[in-house]
Amino acid sequence: MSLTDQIFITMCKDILENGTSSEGQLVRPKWADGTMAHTIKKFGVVNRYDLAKEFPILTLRRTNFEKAIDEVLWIWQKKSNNIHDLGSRIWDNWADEDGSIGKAYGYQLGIKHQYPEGMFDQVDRVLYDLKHNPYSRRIITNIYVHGDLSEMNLYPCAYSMTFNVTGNKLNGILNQRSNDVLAANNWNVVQYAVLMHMLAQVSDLEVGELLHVIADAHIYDRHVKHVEDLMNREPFEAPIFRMNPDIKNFYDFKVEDFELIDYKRGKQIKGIEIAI
Ligand SMILES: Nc1nc(=O)c2c([nH]1)NC[C@@H]1CN(c3ccc(C(=O)N[C@@H](CCC(=O)O)C(=O)O)cc3)CN21
Ligand SMILES: O=c1ccn([C@H]2C[C@H](O)[C@@H](COP(=O)(O)O)O2)c(=O)[nH]1
Repeated sequence: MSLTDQIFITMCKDILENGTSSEGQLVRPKWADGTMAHTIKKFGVVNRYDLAKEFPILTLRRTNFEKAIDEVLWIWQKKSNNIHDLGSRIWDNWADEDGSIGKAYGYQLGIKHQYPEGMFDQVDRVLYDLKHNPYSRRIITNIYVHGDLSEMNLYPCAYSMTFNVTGNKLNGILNQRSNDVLAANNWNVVQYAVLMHMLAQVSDLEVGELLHVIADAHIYDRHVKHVEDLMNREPFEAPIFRMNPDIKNFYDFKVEDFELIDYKRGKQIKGIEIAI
């Protein structure tokens, strides 16, 4: 079985057996029918993926690799906050009539800031540092900007990356304040694993580890039965990840430049509801 499936099953078991339920508390998210969307959660989940060993995609069910990559490119490469630039409908519920999700995600990564070397946005600053000061301990992005929260339709969940080069390996820490384990845990891991592969390739580095630090890792009440189904499945070996080796400019990557060879996985679960 893949290490990623093991990590996922261990995390879900821990949440279901040792987690805390929000029943009886006032919670923000709702189901589409207006019912409060309660969760069972664990505080402080840390998962470690060695990207040099395995591409961390779940085999228990399919993670939509193409749509996940499309979203991470929307945020990190297009630096867009408009759903019209996104190839899926996953953000429709949080967009306004013009398609904007407010000053979140891509908007924040695209804002230019003054540094001693000149003006950079957060992504270009990372690219610059990985080339010019790879051993810096200051290579961090952060999109949880308090001054702009009032203009975000949903506060950023995966809000910060810390990059750290050790030898010739690029490691990263993804900080996430809140994670919907069924819908987006592996989705977010796949996205940031791909981002690490992209950044390593254009910076002449090898991929190392991705640490996923989650403050509130939760399973929604209407997802428990699906998670139990997944935990009882037989996982497969991880697929092989391939990326177009000719691309040396971060902004040239397209969804088609990434592929999975031999992605075996369990059957998809139909009709997963998303709390709004
Ligand atoms: N409650 C909640 N959970 C989330 O994961 C989430 C939000 N809200 N709000 C904003 C974004 C939108 N994200 C989403 C939304 C939907 C899917 C989703 O429908 N996933 C399907 C697969 C999609 C497909 O194959 O097309 C799934 O089966 O998990 C994934 C991420 C992540 N975020
Ligand atoms: O990339 C993402 C975006 C969103 N989520 C989930 C985590 C929560 O279930 C909701 C957001 O609700 P809050 O009340 O603002 O925490 O969206 C995710 O897992 N990954």
